[in-house]
Amino acid sequence: MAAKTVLELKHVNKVYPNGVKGLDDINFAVHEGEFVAVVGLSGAGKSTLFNSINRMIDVTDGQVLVDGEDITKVNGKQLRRMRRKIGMIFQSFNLVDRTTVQKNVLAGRTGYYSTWKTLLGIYSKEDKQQAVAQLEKVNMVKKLYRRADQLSGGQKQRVAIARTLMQNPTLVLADEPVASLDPKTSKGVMDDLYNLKKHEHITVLVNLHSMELALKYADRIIGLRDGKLVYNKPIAEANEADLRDVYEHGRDN
Ligand SMILES: Nc1ncnc2c1ncn2[C@@H]1O[C@H](COP(=O)(O)OP(=O)(O)OP(=O)(O)O)[C@@H](O)[C@H]1O
Repeated sequence: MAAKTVLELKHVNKVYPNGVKGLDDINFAVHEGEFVAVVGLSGAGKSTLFNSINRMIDVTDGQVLVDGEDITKVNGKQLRRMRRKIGMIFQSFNLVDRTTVQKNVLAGRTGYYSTWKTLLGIYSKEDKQQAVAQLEKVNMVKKLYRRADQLSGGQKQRVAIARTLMQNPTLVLADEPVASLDPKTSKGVMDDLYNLKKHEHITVLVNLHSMELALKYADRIIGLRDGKLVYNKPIAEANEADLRDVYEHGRDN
């Protein structure tokens, strides 16, 4: 049986108000449980792509189908419901520094609670148990009551992964997740991200600057250049000459 399509972009264009084409007729599909690396020079359109998928920005035209539903067409409650399916991991971790690991992880459930419960920090016993279970997966349960600002970069990113798991996502978008980490810590975080695919069967799209990491972890590599999709191949077919081409002749930023 063919794997389910979790994400599909059809003729997606994003033209910024200044006329720059952030995305230029992008078409591709990602299947359940795939680990896809998105590569390209600075300015190629990687962030624009990620921001279009979770609707942080509105595309100019085209369809962005998440689990078959077009996220560009929904608003309000429906958009919140769709966003719950999409976990986000950022280069800067986006934790609340002055609060505990436990509270940061529980914040992953925010999309499931009413605003007042979130504001008061009222979480169910089940969710507290869940938080511990997710932290176990990234080997961080010992730091449950530690303040986030006392953690190293790698530990922060692991907590961010646990927070994302609380959402029960089908798709995780990791936007340069290891760009501010040293090589050894990067490997640990990449292993944790890879485990989302391996053990949780979550589809992962990761924007990477390092071609070495892309080749090591990805099932498939997508390459962008000047807002265009110029590369889309399974890792077994990836060859150095094609990949080098992705990095050549980009627009000046
Ligand atoms: N808000 C904006 N207004 C105008 N142009 C923008 C805006 N955001 C991005 N761009 C332009 O769109 C193009 C794609 O940018 P984007 O940030 O998506 O690239 P990127 O591949 O993520 O780069 P980086 O690796 O440096 O983050 C670039 O030419 C950029 O200057």
